[in-house]
Amino acid sequence: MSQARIIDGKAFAQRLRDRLSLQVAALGEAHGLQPGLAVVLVGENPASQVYVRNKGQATVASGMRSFEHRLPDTTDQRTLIDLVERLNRDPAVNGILVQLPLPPQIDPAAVIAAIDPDKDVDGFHVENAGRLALGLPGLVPCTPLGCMMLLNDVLGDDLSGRRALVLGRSSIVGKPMASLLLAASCTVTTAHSRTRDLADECRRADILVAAVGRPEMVRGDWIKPGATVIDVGINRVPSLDPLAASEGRTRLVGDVAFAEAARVAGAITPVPGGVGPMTIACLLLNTLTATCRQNGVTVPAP
Ligand SMILES: Nc1nc2c(c(=O)[nH]1)N[C@@H](CN(C=O)c1ccc(C(=O)N[C@@H](CCC(=O)O)C(=O)O)cc1)CN2
Ligand SMILES: [Mg+2]
Repeated sequence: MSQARIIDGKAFAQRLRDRLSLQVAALGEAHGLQPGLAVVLVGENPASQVYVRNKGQATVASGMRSFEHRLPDTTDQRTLIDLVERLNRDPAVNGILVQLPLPPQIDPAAVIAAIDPDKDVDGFHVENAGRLALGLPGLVPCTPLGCMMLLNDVLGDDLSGRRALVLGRSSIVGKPMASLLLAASCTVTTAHSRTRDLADECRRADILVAAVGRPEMVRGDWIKPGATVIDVGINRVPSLDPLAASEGRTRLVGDVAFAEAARVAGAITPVPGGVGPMTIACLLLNTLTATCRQNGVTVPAP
């Protein structure tokens, strides 16, 4: 039985970050500009703390300026929006990101709406979401952008006519992913918790993007032989070793049962080391893009 090509998102992301570092240096030399990214974290969610730290380190490593703002768990919405509005006005800040999830007293939609769309490097603002839906230039959410880059690397630039199934309809991944695949002339289906005959829908897909947040939900026999599988899920489940599990140790799995799927797929992203690292690399890409656009400088090709 053949084994799928494992898509090394970590290595791809590192190569992208290396290219971006060169482009950041060139932007400094040619135009005296240094991109700045502000990351705002509210509360002490352990996973969010890791992601925010990684984003700050990646930003500095690329030659950009990093501004970290950590606010207590009890922060109210007005205080957070005041900070966002200050960052909107700060000329040293080209990109603004508010780490999600936010504590329950804060409405994420209200906070995202307060971000200047030109600095919205997460691509979550309605203006950027609308631009993507209409096929207009804007800032594209980092995870779907990273998934598209991996797909183009595996399958080439022409995805036209391929059947793509996106499992999940979140505003952060599922919906923008479907828009990007449609813009690439795929035949796109969006499936979700209410979809009937989900396994059959998946079996028709040449490209399967799983973003439901349900550990190992997609089984090997749901996959069309030779399909390209992109697993966006990051789920912590108990360790396989019962003793370790009893001590609370966990392991990371995707939304796809990897070993089963890898026996059927043509190519597949692992978890960890697949889509996750692309999210941070694409955040840097968006920050460079935003800086160039804000200053009337041609955006370099990634
Ligand atoms: N404002 C935002 N909030 C959140 C986003 C986002 O894009 N913008 N996405 C996720 C979290 N996230 C970035 O913020 C993120 C998640 C995972 C990874 C990653 O590299 N994962 C690794 C494994 C990491 C681990 O061991 O836990 C991998 O998949 O290899 C990067 C970024 C929700 N919030
Ligand atoms: Mg504007």
